[in-house]
Amino acid sequence: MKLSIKKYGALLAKYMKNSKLSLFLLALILGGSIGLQLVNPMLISFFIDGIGANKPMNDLIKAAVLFIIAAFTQQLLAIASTYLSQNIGWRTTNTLRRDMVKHCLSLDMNYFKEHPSGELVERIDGDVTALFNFFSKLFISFANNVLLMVGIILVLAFKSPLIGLAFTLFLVLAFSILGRTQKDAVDNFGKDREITTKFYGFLGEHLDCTEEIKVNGAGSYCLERFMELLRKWLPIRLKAHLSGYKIWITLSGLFGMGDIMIFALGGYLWYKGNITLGLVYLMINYFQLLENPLDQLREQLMDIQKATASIIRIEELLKLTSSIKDDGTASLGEEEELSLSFEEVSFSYEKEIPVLQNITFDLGAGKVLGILGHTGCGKTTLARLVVRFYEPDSGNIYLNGKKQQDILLKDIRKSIAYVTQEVQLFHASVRDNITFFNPGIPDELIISTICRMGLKDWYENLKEGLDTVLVPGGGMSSGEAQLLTLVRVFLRNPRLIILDEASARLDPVTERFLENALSTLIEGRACIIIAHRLSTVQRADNILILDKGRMLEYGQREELLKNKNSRLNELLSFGIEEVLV
Ligand SMILES: Nc1ncnc2c1ncn2[C@@H]1O[C@H](COP(=O)(O)OP(=O)(O)OP(=O)(O)O)[C@@H](O)[C@H]1O
Repeated sequence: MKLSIKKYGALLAKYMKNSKLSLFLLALILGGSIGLQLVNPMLISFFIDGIGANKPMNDLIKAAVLFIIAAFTQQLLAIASTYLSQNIGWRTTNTLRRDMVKHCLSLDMNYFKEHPSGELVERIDGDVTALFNFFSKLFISFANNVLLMVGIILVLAFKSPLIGLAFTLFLVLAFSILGRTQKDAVDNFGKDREITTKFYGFLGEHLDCTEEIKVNGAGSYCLERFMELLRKWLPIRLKAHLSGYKIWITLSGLFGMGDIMIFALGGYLWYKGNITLGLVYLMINYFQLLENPLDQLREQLMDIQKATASIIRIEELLKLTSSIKDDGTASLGEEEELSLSFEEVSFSYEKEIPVLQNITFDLGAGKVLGILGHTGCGKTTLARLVVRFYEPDSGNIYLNGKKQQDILLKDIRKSIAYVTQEVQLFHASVRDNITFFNPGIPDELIISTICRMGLKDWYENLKEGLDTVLVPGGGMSSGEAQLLTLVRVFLRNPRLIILDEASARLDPVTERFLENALSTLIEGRACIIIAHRLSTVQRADNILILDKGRMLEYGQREELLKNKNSRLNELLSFGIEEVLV
């Protein structure tokens, strides 16, 4: 798994362009910190040799004071570098997270069908988090650690070439041994990330279906699959962590051996009178100082490999494009009414399995089209085509006479409201649930719309009014939730409404509220209602009956009612709710 330096550079340049000053400061601070790490032991070495050589007290006190100042400054630099690197890391990864969420939202529905929500969370958060170190200070700190090592060797080689050579040999040996141990760890951590993604995919999918799982008593089966996944995960995780542990043991072993070497060499050279006691101290101190950058470099190499895997996955995701091209330029205007036409439209989700075939109809501005048909005949699919979640395989869809592909996608989505049967509530206040977090809608308008849509009693019982927090999947009856979606739509003020009527039977009072709300809502707007109720069919101007994706009957409702042999009359005589629900 490799990436070119150019790719790393491009990513860093893109996401760090707003952090140039912070990066520059961080590089300075880390450089300063390296200098101090090298200087401090030299001061102590000077102090030790100074005592031995009976240097004036003044010089020794100066060295001691300098040591204290340097140590204090080092702590301040450590705080500043932590602050800066955290800041850079969070800012850049948050920008990347935002870009990924934005990109995912632009993808077509097929993508969401194929990727469970948990997997997306892991992609957007897990992979991006793995890049935190990469962005925060990886390359600067990497360069600094190399510099620190080179600095140590140069200072020692200057004082004694033999000691410089011994340190260099030790580092070469350490890197080659660690490199081998590391490879194992990277492979094992890669496998661990893969199964982690799978686990979160599983979790997200099953949490979404908690109600169905409980109702159908499938809890134990799901738990068994959950345990199976955990059982697979355990050895992989253990292996990954053991290989991390192996690196730690190797490193400790290397430094244990190194310590022996340094003590022996230092003792021998001092005994022979080749070096001073201060230099022996410097050797020992520098050797201990090496452990940190060596360990950090090892970790950083591993971080680069982990980051590489994440960058590749992120790139793959960002490369995906929506099959729905948003390159239209025509506008739908702000005020015009909206009309819709289907012209010989055919569509299939999967090749060779047609879902809609040759659908043709017109929906004039301000008119209501009722769509009827058995389950699975393609009603929802037709609605999805209107809002351009999918593209027809053949035929054309027109809005106000303009081809759908030529119109700006944002205009389509703004002008059309699609109310599905499933009411989704956010864990948020009533206000946010209604406005979709748009702070520009005044409370008075929200409250008056709530009352207008028949939810006055419900609203008056809310303890904290619009600030009351709703919980997804609870706190509202299905009738109330449906009315709430109508409030949402009314406030959006769309020009075409598609309403997939809930097939669940509502009590007569709620049904009457819903009827009234609907009348208010659709007044003056074009409307497609996937009808499940007789009362809805009665308000339609035109009726389209689908059967296995084909048009079984289409025409003006009144004309169809006059025709005794029409399919509509047949449906009505059986009772539409009985036939379609
Ligand atoms: N995302 C999808 N991918 C593949 N096939 C799909 C998808 N959505 C629906 N289908 C299939 O397309 C056909 C039409 O489904 P659609 O949901 O449009 O029917 P419907 O008339 O709305 O049904 P219902 O009244 O039950 O909601 C069905 O055979 C269904 O299995």
